[in-house]
Amino acid sequence: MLIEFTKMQGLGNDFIVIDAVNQAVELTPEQIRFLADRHFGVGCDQLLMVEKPVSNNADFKYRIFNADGGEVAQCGNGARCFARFVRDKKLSHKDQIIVDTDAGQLLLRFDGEESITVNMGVPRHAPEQIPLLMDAEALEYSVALGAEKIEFYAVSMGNPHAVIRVQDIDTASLETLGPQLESHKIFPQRVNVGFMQILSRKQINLRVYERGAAETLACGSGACAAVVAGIEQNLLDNIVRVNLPGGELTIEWLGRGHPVFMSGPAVSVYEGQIQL
Ligand SMILES: N[C@@H](CCC[C@H](N)C(=O)O)C(=O)O
Repeated sequence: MLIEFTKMQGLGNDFIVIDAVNQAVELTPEQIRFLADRHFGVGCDQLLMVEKPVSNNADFKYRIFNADGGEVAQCGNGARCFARFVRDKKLSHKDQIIVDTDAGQLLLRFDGEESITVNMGVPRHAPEQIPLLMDAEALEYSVALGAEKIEFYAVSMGNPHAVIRVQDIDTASLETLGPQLESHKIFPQRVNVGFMQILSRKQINLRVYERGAAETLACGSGACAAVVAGIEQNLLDNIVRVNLPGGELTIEWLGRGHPVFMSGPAVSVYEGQIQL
């Protein structure tokens, strides 16, 4: 099977995007792992599929696969790239696009040529919605990782996130704590782990160890989760600039019951074809 794809990136979080509306494509986890491999394949953090919608009011279905081949329900940077892709490929001329995902619908909006805003939906806090094996909802949970006791905030942005507050993201133990918490038994579907340094009420630094992809240069849903954590803990205002290793996002949240809005860029890098 010869597949046409576009290589894209949002703040260095990189994607292989495939038009599965005009190409018949069905990939196995093994094929996805091969495509995502940076040495033997194309290389990406996530592979995104553009499919026909399942709901009457939606324009497309948005499917997301991590580099480890697992399918997941949310990817914020990917959502902006998805919007750029369907516009560049002339699959849609709309300024606002509704996409079906396994976690509900997302609204993607062009703010001009440079920036795209995604309505990322309403964050979910109940442990069973994350899912997190804790008896009661809390603003901070704690867990022992080896000899260390870690405090973290947990939320679902359509995918599970844990957020750890640190003094300095450059010296945070992401390489050891990230994989340990990602696969800890209290997270039955594993978890994305964010390390957040609060700079002021309007600005944070963030690094994310992603489930199924290890550390990426940026994680859009992770940025939303970190800002939600900071607002809930009364440390951040409603509009926050998030500095990630690959660039900046703006996140806006008015509090419980409201959706989170994420704004940032999305870039096409090149077009390719690959034989599978
Ligand atoms: N990079 C993404 C998140 C991709 C999915 C995540 N690794 C998961 O397993 O939930 C983003 O920008 O949100």
